[in-house]
Amino acid sequence: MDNSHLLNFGNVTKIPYLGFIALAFFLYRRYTRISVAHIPGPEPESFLLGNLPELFQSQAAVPDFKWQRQFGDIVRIKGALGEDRLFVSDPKAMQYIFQTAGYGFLKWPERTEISRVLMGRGLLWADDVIHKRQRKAMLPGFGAPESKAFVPIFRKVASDLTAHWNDLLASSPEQSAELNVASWLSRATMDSIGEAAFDYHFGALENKENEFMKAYFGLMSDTLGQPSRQAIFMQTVMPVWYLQLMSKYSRSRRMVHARHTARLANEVAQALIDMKSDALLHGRENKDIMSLLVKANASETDPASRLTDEETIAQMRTLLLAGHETSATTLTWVLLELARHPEVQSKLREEIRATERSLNGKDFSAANLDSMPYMAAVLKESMRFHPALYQNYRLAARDDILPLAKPITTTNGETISKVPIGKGTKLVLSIAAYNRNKEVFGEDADVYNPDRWFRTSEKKGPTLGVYGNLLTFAGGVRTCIGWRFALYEVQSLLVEIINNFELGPTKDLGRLRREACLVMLPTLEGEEIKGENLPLRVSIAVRD
Ligand code: HEM
Repeated sequence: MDNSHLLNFGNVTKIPYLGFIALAFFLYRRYTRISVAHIPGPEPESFLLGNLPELFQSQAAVPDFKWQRQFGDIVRIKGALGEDRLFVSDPKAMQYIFQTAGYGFLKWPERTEISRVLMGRGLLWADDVIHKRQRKAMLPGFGAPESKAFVPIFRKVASDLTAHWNDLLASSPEQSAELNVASWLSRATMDSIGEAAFDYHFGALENKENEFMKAYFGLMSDTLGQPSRQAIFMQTVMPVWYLQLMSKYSRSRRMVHARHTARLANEVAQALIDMKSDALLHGRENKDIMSLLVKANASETDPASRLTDEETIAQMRTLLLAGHETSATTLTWVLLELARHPEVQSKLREEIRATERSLNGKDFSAANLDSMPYMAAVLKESMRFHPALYQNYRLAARDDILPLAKPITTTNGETISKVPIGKGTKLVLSIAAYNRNKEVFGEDADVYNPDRWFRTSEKKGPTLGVYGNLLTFAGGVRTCIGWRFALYEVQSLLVEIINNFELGPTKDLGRLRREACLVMLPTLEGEEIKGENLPLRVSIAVRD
């Protein structure tokens, strides 16, 4: 094909006109869109970057609580180049976005690009009809019976962890040591997801130097933690194809780490899928999540509903990351609160030991885990206070109207209980701020107190999440698919740890950071690059 016409002088002179038309179109879209400029909000730090540096460079949820305190549950913040965005924690607006509107709010393209790089085109990347199809294919592995059936696997991993800690303490003075519990939990949940989701033994607890574990450890903080202003700007204003080019060719440390992990994960996922397809062919039934997926996919009669090979691999990578880092992080924050609140820790230990005595030597089953009210209260309170995923990012797929639980006064002095928004408006949904809403969780929502879950008088607000009316597992069509799996996994580990060990604070906790890298990871000031770190004093828990 002759492309010389593209270079001729006549076309070059047209470039300024094309640029002008593009700019005019951009401005037309910007200024004819329904405006949210009258919603009160913080001053932007600059026209170029708006409030984005504070949003993305602060520790997790710090701006969320500040803006919620200053402006309430719906706040106008500025994106790049003067763009208006909304920061939302209002319960009714959240209910509308997560549940009522279905796929009316899609993910930000620049954030789905991050998901694609880390996990491929799987559930966390997909939107709308593709998401619906993928989710249907994935669901068979995540029902209540399937999740309950994994409890023996989780308990085995928990007892492996205990054995490792017992060995370490046996050789420590006074049988007590300072351990980075975040690292141990990350390895334990990697082993759990390996066995339950893939019937595969990663051996992460046995061997920290395991190549796979080395690639995953610190992946989130290294690739997403503390982004530079330049990175924030480029990610916000550049088109997705540019971000795709960067993720493919950039030689930055972050991208090299992400690509290395992706390559390893692809290889392992492909090998596992081959094994599972072979097992299916030879009539061998496995109950792990991927075997259920491969089986359901093979028996899907409508080819348009099937997952492609690329999508199946992406689901495995999604489960690896979404299913391991979130559970580990959640449990890490639970242990921090127990170390800070010895009275809560003792009460929980009493409940666990009373349940254990009633089992006459048998191990905890799913039903036993479900039967401990104080355990449930500690988990709900910890997940309310420290949601592992503290924000979600959505954009309006059409012009829409957000209903509010609490009316607000606009900068024009008008009181409104509905906010019209234009198609394309970007929203930051603050799970962390919603979880501290005083109307829903009580006047003392800023205080860690598991006993709140035994109060009967509290107003609960609109029905939202799947667990305790929290948004920690998100909600609606994008509710965390692994929420039951996660609860049994976290409880299995928590029972074992608190039954056997006493946890206390260390002086390094003074340097603790909540690293904002999609997940809210604990790191230490000055050592962020080393990855997750929660140093706690671990001792043998005395038995009567
Ligand atoms: C306590 C631990 C966990 C928390 C706090 C958590 C939280 C969340 C949240 C907030 C979302 C919505 C994200 C979004 O839409 O951008 C999500 C989605 C997801 N989670 Fe979890 N998760 C946890 C554990 C797990 C586990 C153990 C698995 C798998 C075994 C898992 C797999 C997924 C998947 C595949 C999605 C995407 C669902 C979809 O878009 O349809 N998660 N999770």
